Amino acid sequence: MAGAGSGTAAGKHLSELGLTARSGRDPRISGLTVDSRAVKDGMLFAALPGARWHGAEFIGPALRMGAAAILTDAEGAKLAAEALEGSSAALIVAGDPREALAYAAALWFGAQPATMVAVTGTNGKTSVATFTRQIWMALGHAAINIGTTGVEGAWAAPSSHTTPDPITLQAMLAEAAAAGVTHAAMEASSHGLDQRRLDGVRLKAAGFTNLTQDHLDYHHTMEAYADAKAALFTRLLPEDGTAVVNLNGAGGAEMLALAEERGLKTLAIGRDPLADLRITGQRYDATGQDLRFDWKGEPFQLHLNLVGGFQAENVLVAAGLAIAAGAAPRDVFAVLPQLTGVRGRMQLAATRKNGAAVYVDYAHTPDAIETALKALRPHVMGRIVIVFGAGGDRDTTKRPLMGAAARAHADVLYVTDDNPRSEEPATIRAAVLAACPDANEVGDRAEAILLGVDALGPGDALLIAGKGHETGQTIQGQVYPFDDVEQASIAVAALDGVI
Ligand SMILES: CC(=O)N[C@H]1[C@@H](OP(=O)(O)OP(=O)(O)OC[C@H]2O[C@@H](n3ccc(=O)[nH]c3=O)[C@H](O)[C@@H]2O)O[C@H](CO)[C@@H](O)[C@@H]1O[C@H](C)C(=O)N[C@@H](C)C(=O)N[C@H](CCC(=O)O)C(=O)O
Ligand SMILES: Nc1ncnc2c1ncn2[C@@H]1O[C@H](COP(=O)(O)OP(=O)(O)OP(=O)(O)O)[C@@H](O)[C@H]1O
Ligand SMILES: N[C@H](CCC[C@H](N)C(=O)O)C(=O)O
Ligand SMILES: [Mg+2]
Repeated sequence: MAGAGSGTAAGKHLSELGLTARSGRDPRISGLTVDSRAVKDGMLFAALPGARWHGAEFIGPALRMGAAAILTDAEGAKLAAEALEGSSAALIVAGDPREALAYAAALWFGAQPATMVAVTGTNGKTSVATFTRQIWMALGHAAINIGTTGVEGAWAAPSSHTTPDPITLQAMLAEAAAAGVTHAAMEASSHGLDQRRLDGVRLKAAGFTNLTQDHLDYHHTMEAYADAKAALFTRLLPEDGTAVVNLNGAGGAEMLALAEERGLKTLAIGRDPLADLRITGQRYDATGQDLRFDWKGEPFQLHLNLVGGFQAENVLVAAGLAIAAGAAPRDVFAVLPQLTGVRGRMQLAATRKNGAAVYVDYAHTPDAIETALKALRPHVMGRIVIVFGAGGDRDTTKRPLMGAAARAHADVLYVTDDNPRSEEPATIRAAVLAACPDANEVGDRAEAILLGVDALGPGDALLIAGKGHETGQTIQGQVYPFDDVEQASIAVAALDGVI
């Protein structure tokens, strides 16, 4: 959603949105938008500096469409000086217009679910947000999770981003609150944090899973990527909020130290003896695992219907968030055995007649590939086959690292395509293959899956990595229907003669 004008017919004055115009004028505006093409009479147009251009380039068209106020930065005001000359629109020049917009959007829409938490980290955000929502629902609350898989739970809506832009996000939160939702767990992507998309959200607690390489196309350095993630604890979480940190995850100790430095309450998860929720044992079976942990020294043991050792960390971060947001620890632990896996995360998609299992997983970073393959090992007697690829128009430096992770932890490799987007697919595959030259190269993903399934003997397992819940393959701006889970079933049916 690029614009917002509905629901508040009378509009709001700039001053009610925390905005002050240079002229001191305080018009009543009819809505907010970041897209000049969505401007309607009386709206505020936020002209933001973007990756491709500065939104101020579009101030002229926005004024012609009837914008009553322009929010931008000093550079934007300079860029649009000519267009603004003689205009009666109010001009707000903010040091950080994205921050100003996030707070204005929160004030525009008003309501948010009373209990909100956010989770960041390279891998595991969707899993933790979904588990947190499941815990809350099992405890009888009207709860949602917001992220890569859209808005799910007591109220549902699609979403094009993991962390939606502030106007879309605040509109969602207000609608969910109006529908009776009291609890929300959201994913804080590094792009979202950097662009201040969730700055207007009132958080009770924030979670951290891990920090490993991804998105260097956007952040350029791991330091800048880490800083973007740290902002959830150093900027967004209020003073009385709780930081829930997975000490087992890379970067966890540093994140906990930052939270402690700020004097926040903390809840640590991990094998470390100092952890509040301390994992003391895990035993794997075909469909899940037994988990033993201590809560502030008191032992608990339960069964999780989730494959993969790392899922126990995600579950405990979710439990920590629920506790930090007010739930009684014993009540939370009692419902953990009810948790169900997130679609496309270590999902058992099909089983061959010979017993070999086919899993679909969303691993699309070097660490996730390593984690997912290592997690499968204790469940597999024979060889592990992997079908994977790297996305186009994304961090190019992660490609050989993904190849190396697959080579180190799988026995048979098929390198295929995963959303080449605007790039030449063969170039992406070559970058992956540079680190696993013995892998089979099969560009067509359906064919790669068929070959991967065909390679399975008794006791083997196949991991189809990278697309998880996705339902499309994006090639040159076109989205072609594609579903790994469906393709796995088709391949098994074709090879084993069952429909
Ligand atoms: C790099 C990035 O995050 N870009 C997002 C950003 O675009 P931008 O501000 O850079 O836009 P731009 O194209 O340079 O345009 C600048 C400004 O001019 C405006 N404009 C542009 C054209 C026009 O005619 N009129 C006009 O007003 C635009 O609305 C924009 O405000 O703001 C846009 C509007 O909110 C987003 O749609 C866009 O997401 C792009 C499509 C994207 O792919 N983002 C991905 C990388 C992303 O955010 N991913 C993360 C998570 C990934 C993960 O963790 O795995 C996510 O949270 O989803
Ligand atoms: N705690 C974890 N540690 C390491 N890897 C993990 C962890 N949790 C999940 N993964 C891996 O990352 C993949 C993606 O998981 P999930 O969707 O929960 O992460 P995400 O952070 O939401 O990803 P995205 O940034 O794309 O939204 C999983 O399919 C799994 O392979
Ligand atoms: N949120 C991630 C998803 C990547 C999923 C993978 N299938 C790919 O296309 O690289 C991104 O936009 O980088
Ligand atoms: Mg996600």
